[in-house]
Amino acid sequence: MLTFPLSGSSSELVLNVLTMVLSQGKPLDRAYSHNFSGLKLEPSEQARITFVAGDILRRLNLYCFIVDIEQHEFDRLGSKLLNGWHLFHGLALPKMQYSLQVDQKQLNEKIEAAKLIPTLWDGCPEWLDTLGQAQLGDKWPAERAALTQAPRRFIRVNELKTNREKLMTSLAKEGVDTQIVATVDSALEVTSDSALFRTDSFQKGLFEQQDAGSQLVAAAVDAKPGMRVVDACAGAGGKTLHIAAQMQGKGRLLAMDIEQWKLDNLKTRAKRAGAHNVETRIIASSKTIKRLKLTADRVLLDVPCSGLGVLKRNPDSKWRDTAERLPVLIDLQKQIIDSYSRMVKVGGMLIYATCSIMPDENRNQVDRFLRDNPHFSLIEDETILVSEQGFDGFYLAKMIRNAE
Ligand SMILES: C[S@@+](CC[C@H](N)C(=O)[O-])C[C@H]1O[C@@H](n2cnc3c(N)ncnc32)[C@H](O)[C@@H]1O
Repeated sequence: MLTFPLSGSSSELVLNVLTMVLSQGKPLDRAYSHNFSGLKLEPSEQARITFVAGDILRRLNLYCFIVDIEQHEFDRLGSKLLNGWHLFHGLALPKMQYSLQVDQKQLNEKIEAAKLIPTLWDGCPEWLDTLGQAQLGDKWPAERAALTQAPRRFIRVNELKTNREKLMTSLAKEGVDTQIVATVDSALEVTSDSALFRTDSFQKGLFEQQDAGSQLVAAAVDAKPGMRVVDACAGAGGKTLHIAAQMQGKGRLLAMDIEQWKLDNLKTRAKRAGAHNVETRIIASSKTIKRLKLTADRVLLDVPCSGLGVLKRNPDSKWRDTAERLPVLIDLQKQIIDSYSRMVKVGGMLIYATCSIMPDENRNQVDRFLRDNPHFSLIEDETILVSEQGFDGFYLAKMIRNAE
């Protein structure tokens, strides 16, 4: 949270980032990299900018409501919204070159009115509220409220190179404060506004930035040295690298995806991490999967999903997405689990995971798979709810293949 207002130049940056997201439809991370590139921002100032932009997007409809503007008017009236944001949080107004003023009395009346509308107070678009209610029932209001919070920063210690205590010490020497996350063995929470990627510890591959919930997913794979493991939707390898550390560099770890650029990115990260047993393979057709039939001790399917568990981090997506995307994703997840589960050998484990908290993408998908594939049985599953541990929301299910 801010204790003093943004400077004029930081306010301009927030407005530029939000205009790219809201008026040009760009993803938030791309808007940040575009606007920050070439600037020598102090890490603490960059943290303040990302906090404000992120918070505005997490509760965009609320902030628009209290200053009486429509979302599509942001490129013209953004300065009014930013002024309203400062007043809402009890801060003085930022000194912007041109800005539209807000009537404090009207703003206070609007805030009182908004407090009576929970969905508005929690920055929730209507489609998402309807979906959340239908999927999670009584649990939804707590999740909806938790998704308004700023994401915490977590890193995963790379056990191929160091351990948590040593990493804490080296980071402290570089001015990065961290604390142990008691419930996740591999995780540290970063408690200072430091620029992590500029540290020597990062360049040496001692850690990766990874949410603690995501670390619980890779931990569930429980890969052992010498095993044959497939991470079939590996992307840029967040979980692959964690699995490589579990395997202590021994055995075969195959990282697959349909996007070559992600696998290229993964190779760079694997090199930095010293994860030498990672092999990448593009999925060019169903033959790529068929060739691996009944071969793997572990298959991780971290499938494409709605991302509704990670909205704290990616709040822009809830203003772009609609409920119509969900059935399409559920169908894709069904195709992936039905086809890719063939790679698991008898006695091997299939781990299905999403970064969603919605049962239709999670337990309902797994139940349907188990009904259609009786040679698999469920070991356990877990939904990591955003409101419970303060991590991002994830789901994971561990299944075993009992027969061909
Ligand atoms: C949730 S992301 C994976 C994130 C990654 N496991 C990590 O921890 O960083 C899902 C990935 O599935 C990939 N994907 C989409 N369709 C696929 C398919 N049919 N087969 C394999 N991967 C697919 C996407 O390119 C994306 O990288």
